[in-house]
Amino acid sequence: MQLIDGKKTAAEIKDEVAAEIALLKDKGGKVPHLVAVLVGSNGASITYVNAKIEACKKVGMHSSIVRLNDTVSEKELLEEVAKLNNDKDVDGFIVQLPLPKHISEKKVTEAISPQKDVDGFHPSNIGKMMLNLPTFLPATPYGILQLIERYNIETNGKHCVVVGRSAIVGSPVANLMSRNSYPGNCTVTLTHSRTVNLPEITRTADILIVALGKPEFITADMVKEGVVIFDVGITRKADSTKKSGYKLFGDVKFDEVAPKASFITPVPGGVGPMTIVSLLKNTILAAKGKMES
Ligand SMILES: Nc1nc(=O)c2c([nH]1)NC[C@@H]1CN(c3ccc(C(=O)N[C@@H](CCC(=O)O)C(=O)O)cc3)C=[N+]21
Repeated sequence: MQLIDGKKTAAEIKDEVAAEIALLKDKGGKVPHLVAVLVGSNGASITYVNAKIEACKKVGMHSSIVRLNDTVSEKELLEEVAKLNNDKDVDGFIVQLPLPKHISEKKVTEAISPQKDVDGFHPSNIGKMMLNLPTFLPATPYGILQLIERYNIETNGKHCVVVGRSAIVGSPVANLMSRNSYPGNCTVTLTHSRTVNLPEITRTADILIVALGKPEFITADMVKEGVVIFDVGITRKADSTKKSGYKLFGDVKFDEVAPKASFITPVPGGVGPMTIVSLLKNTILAAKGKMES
């Protein structure tokens, strides 16, 4: 079993991104600027947004946070989005999800200019992704692809089983793994809550990507020997023995499943840190104006 060290790979990619930004500066170019919009005070959201800003600082990228109270109206948030769309100094921005219930995530996502949508969540960017046209890939799927490449994991002709059909992970990663390129060329099965006999299907997976948000859902009897596993789930549970006050759980029951896997991502330190570097990479693309058409 080999551990896929997302934290280490993310650190390596951050060094590369830092070098690219230094080069941009040398050439007298503009330093990319990423803005994160954070609504309310969800603990996990604050952690993730802070991690994104920290990563920007580390690589020499400009960043800022727009913090809004969770009582903000949908109209006010849409006005903030319009402001960022029109701000020439801002290359890319994200609106951290989830949003409070009174705000439509769909409306907000659709209001973001596709050229600044470094999350890759806008319908036109998802459409481009489906057609294999240049666009911002959604950060988590992009992070998984980068891990596959850097660990030289064979994907051609493999059976990739995706568990979970969310718009930001399961659905796009299933599409990307079926692409006619590397990483890709997989036979993909996209499973979800209505799937009958899930363990029968997951047992046939050469590559298993789990993005459900159900802690320790995948058990040893659900996988075959030699499987490659990407565990996207990340659930916090209160734990008073931890300094942070919580312990993180993936969707995979790591201790019993890992011995059967050829490669596996841990939680934390697996896919999560890669999501953040994908965002940095997308912001550089945005700053270079690569997605203008
Ligand atoms: N507009 C938007 N874009 C997102 O990309 C987005 C989002 N909303 N909402 C929530 C999810 C989740 N997400 C994570 C990012 C980093 C870690 C990460 O760095 N995790 C660390 C642990 C961090 C901790 O201590 O909690 C790790 O896995 O090692 C995890 C999850 C981005 N998301």
